[in-house]
Amino acid sequence: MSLTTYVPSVAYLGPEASFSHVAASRFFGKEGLVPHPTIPDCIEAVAKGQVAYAIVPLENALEGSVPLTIDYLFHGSDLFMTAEVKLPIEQHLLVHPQNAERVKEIDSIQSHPHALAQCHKYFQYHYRGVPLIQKTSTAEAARYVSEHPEENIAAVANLLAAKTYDLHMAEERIHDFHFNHTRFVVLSLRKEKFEKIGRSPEPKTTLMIRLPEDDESGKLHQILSVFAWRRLNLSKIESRPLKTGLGNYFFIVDVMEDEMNPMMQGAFEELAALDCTIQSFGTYYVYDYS
Ligand SMILES: O=C(O)C(=O)C[C@]1(C(=O)O)C=C[C@@H](O)C=C1
Repeated sequence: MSLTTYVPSVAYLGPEASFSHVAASRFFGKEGLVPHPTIPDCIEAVAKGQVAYAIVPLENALEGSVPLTIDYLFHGSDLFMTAEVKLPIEQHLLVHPQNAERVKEIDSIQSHPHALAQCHKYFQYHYRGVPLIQKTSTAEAARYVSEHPEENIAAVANLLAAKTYDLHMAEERIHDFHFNHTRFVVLSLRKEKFEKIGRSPEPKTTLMIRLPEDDESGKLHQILSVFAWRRLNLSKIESRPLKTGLGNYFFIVDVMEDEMNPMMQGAFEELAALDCTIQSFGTYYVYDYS
């Protein structure tokens, strides 16, 4: 599928100027983007066919997986991943221009929980004890600050949010570690993948693997060897709670190969023979906007 032929409707975590919005416009262009208040709303919109795609954050380099995305995507959705968008993330401390001189006395700092967590050390050293308030997105925090000049509060958000909501840049680049990236995935009801453009690397396939109930010792080792002896390169393996009881997990596995490759098909058969349940979220390419 090519992006040059038509303009699809795409749900993203809004409002305007969130990181999800930046990721969506880098990948799809500025047309057809539809803001939604939460990540579950984005996933629901594509699942119900209200939009053609949703773009949602999946994993951050500093903070790990985005729990809301994992919960709604891996627990009962019938969606597929059609592309991955990798975006560098820079967080800034923003205040209303009327409060620019009172930055040292701010009463609270607001943002998306992942964004707040990315700046934890900065807060510890510069704003110890100042309450951290969670918002649904960084842009929602920026919008709130712009609409409440009477409150001496700050938002953590990106440069586009500073411009969009006319906020004062109190401090630039407050994220604790320099290498800060987030992986976003483009979700669709159909199994498809966006054409390889630019210097995009190999295909990637995301799998959800569940072990059999009578969990014998060495099972995880057996699973890994299914991929290892076929020389199928895993770029990620993560265990997540199945939410059926303490100690029950499933694995999210990213394999750097197309699922139609005969080696992958063989791996699926062998995993099934080991009584594992496998669900594929599809094969897609990674688009790196670093
Ligand atoms: O709040 C936003 O701007 C988002 O798009 C969400 C989100 C996230 O869920 O991790 C995306 C990228 C950054 O890591 C911080 C926040």
